[in-house]
Amino acid sequence: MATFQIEGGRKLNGTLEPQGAKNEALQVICASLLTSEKVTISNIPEIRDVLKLIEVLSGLGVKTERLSKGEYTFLADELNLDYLQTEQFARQAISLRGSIMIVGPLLARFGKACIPQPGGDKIGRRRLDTHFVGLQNLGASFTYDAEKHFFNVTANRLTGNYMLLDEASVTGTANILMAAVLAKGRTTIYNAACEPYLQQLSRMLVMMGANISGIGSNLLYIDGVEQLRGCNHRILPDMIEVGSFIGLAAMTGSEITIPNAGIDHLGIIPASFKRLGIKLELQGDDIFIPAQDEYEIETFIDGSIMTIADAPWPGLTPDLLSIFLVVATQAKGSVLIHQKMFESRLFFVDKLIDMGAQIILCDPHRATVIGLNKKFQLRGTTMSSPDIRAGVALLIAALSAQGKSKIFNIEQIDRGYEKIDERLNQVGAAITRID
Ligand SMILES: CC(=O)N[C@H]1[C@@H](OP(=O)(O)OP(=O)(O)OC[C@H]2O[C@@H](n3ccc(=O)[nH]c3=O)[C@H](O)[C@@H]2O)O[C@H](CO)[C@@H](O)[C@@H]1O
Ligand SMILES: C=C(OP(=O)(O)O)C(=O)O
Repeated sequence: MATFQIEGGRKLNGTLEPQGAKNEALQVICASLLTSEKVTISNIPEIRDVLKLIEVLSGLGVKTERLSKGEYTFLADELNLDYLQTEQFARQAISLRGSIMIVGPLLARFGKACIPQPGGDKIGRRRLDTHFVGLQNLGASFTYDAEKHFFNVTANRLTGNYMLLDEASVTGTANILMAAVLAKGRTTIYNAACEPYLQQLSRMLVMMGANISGIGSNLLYIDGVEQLRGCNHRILPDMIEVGSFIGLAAMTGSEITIPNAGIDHLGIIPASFKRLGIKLELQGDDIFIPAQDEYEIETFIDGSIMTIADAPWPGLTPDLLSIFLVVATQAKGSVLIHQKMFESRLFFVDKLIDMGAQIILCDPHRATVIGLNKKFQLRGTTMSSPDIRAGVALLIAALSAQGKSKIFNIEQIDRGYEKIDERLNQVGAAITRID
């Protein structure tokens, strides 16, 4: 288990460029399975989850070439589907949530797919009903092997259909969409997730020859085609990393510029930070965060306590709530953080309370934060990273704290943030990685 040792209390200064988006990378790399032609993808973040997914594809026989940092080609002309029956596949696929998105493309192109219950963060129940009910709606037969925890789907030829998803699942929508592009006839997906990375996936599929309309909305129409061709695709900046850097700057009172932040694709993220009183200047596609000695949380118009809550896009992404929570601990004022989507994502607040933060965990979904207004610095401590975003929230807390901290299990952070220690050290942080 690798560890970060952090010397807290330093002000940072400089430029932090966001990496390519993890969750888009996982979708579009899976989409390369839909064609026998070469697909080139750039701005791929070289993080644990993405590299593991590339290993899964290589195991399946996809010819993968790294042209330069973050730029890869994928050629899925000859696949070995027997690999799906191997122990190695089960081990690899289980280690990340994103592997679930090989199912739609494999089913559409080869008529069968299987996947073990995928892993990812331990942040609550992560059901897959939306995925498999959607694929069944396209005519697939589905079985679940409860002993091996394996999901299996088969189909001769998928057929378009109307479906109303039971929830706007991000990876579920991606899977159904990737299956529908090669189905016979028209598929209509209502209550589709429509976050920017799904819009990117849709645009990539259109470039490959798919017929999709309604992109960016929750009502997608897909007219199936016989086959798809290769394409070139560039991944957007990672909005969760952009949000993490904004939180880091505010909490440590640092002056940070985030160049090429993909501002047009951030939705209500900047406005939500502004509601915590954090100053942001949007300069072209760059975000400038000035050094701030204090930031004051707004109240609602009627004077009641602010709530920051997640919701499906264009609502606030759940992946940033841990960052909002940690930043609020040093704000002036109080806020209710309401994590509606996941049920075990707020338990890391215990560690922040140990560090001196004033937080009441009301229930697994809600925490009230009473900001310290930078009157007291948090105290450094020893902790373990429970999931990718809580891990980064704890890293931000440690960087702002007085004294030394240790964070164990930083593999969780490495899942989604590329060389975060090296990049933060370049702007003045003091983080040592101990492998
Ligand atoms: C690899 C990947 O892309 N992972 C992202 C993806 O996961 P993933 O696609 O697994 O997440 P889903 O969108 O399926 O659902 C996330 C959670 O939200 C709940 N839910 C979902 C939709 C809804 O309308 N109501 C509702 O309550 C689900 O029951 C589940 O507990 O989307 C999540 C939600 O943005 C993000 O946290 C993950 O980082
Ligand atoms: C929950 C996340 O990831 P995953 O879905 O891959 O577990 C995340 O990126 O915050």
